[in-house]
Amino acid sequence: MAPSFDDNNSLFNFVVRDGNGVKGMIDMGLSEVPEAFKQPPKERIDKENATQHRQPPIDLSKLDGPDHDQVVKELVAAAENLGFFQVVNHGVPVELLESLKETAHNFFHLPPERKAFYRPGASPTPLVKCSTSFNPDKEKALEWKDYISMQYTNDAEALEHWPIECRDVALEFLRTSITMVRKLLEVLMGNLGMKPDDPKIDALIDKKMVNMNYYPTCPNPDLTVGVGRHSDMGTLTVLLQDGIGGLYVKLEEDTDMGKKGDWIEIPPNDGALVINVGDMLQVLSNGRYKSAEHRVRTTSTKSRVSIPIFTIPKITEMIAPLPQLVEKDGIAHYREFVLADYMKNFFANAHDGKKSLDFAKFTTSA
Ligand SMILES: O=C(O)CCC(=O)C(=O)O
Ligand SMILES: [Fe+2]
Repeated sequence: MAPSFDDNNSLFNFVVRDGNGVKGMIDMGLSEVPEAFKQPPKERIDKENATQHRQPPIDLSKLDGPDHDQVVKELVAAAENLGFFQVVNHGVPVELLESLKETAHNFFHLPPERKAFYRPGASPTPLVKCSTSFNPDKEKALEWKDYISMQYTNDAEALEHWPIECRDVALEFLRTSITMVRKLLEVLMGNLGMKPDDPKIDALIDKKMVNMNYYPTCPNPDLTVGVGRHSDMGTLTVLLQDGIGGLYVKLEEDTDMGKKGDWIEIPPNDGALVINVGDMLQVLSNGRYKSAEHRVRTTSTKSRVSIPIFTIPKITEMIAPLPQLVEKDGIAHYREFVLADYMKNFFANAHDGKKSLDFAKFTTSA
C-alpha cells in the first residue's frame, strides 16, 4: 500500500526505517515537500545572494617541481583561511571520476530492496550502511539526501562486503586518493613541524570511509537542504562533486573585525577534487587549520551526486593540540580526548554547524 505522506509516522517509517529513502518517496510521485523535510526559515539557503569561491584549483603536480614552495604556501593558506580548496593533477584518474559519478547514479536507481538490504539494523555487515539524512531520529527536519557509506578496513574485506555494484570504483578512488591525502598531510603537518616520514601522519588517516551521496530532485528546493550546516569530524575529506553545484561554505565569522560569516559556493570544476579540513585537524593544529562549516542545497531540475572520502585517526587515539604548538601559542585551545568519545558525540547529535567542536573545548567553570 502506498504510504500516506500526510501522516508523519508512516512517512518516517517508509523513508527511514524501511530504507526507501527520499528517492523512494519521490518515485511514489510527490508534488510538494512533506512537513518532515521543511527546514526552519533560518536554515533555508538564500541561493540568489550566494557568491562563488573564486580561488583557482591548486595544481598538485607542481609539488614535485620548482614551484614546490609556492604550492606549499597556497595549501597552508587555504587550510588556514577557508578550510576548503580544490585540487587538480591530484593523481586520481579523471576517467575514474566520471565512472564514480555514473556508478553513484546507477546505485541509487537500483530497486529499493537492494538498497534497503544495507539499511541500519539490517545490513549484513557493519562496514556498509545505506540510509538517508544524517541522524533522522534527532533531526527537527530531515535532510533531502540518501547515501551509502562504506568503511575501509582492508582490501579483502572491502571486496567481500562492499556492494558489488560500486565496490571496484570506490576502492580505486580510495586507493588513489589516499596517496594524495598523504602528500597533503606531509605539507600541512610539515608546516607544523612534523617530519614527512613521521608515523603520526599515517595514524591520522588510519580510518577511512567512502560515501556516495544522492540528492534527488526536490519539488520545493527553497524549503529543504540536502545536507544541513556541519563540519566533518575527521582529518581531511576528499570530495568529488558533480556539475550541478550547490555546496556552500561559511566564511569565518568575526564580529570584532566586522566579518559577517557569509556563505560562498564551491563551484563545480571538471576534473578537480574538493579538499576540506575536518575537526581533528583543527584540534591538532591548535586552531590554525579551519574545519569549515558547510551545507548543500537541493534543486528541482536535476538530481545531484557527490562522493566523499573521510579520513579519520585511529579511534583509540588520544587527540590534543600538538605540544610544540601549545608551547608556541602559550595556550591549548582544546583539551585532550579519545577519538572514540568524540565520534560518539558527533554521531549522536543532529547537524548543528560547528557545535561538534564544543566537545573538544575546555569547559569553563562559573
Ligand atoms: O555533497 C556535498 O557536496 C557535500 C557532502 C558533505 O558535506 C558530507 O557528506 O559530509
Ligand atoms: Fe561534509
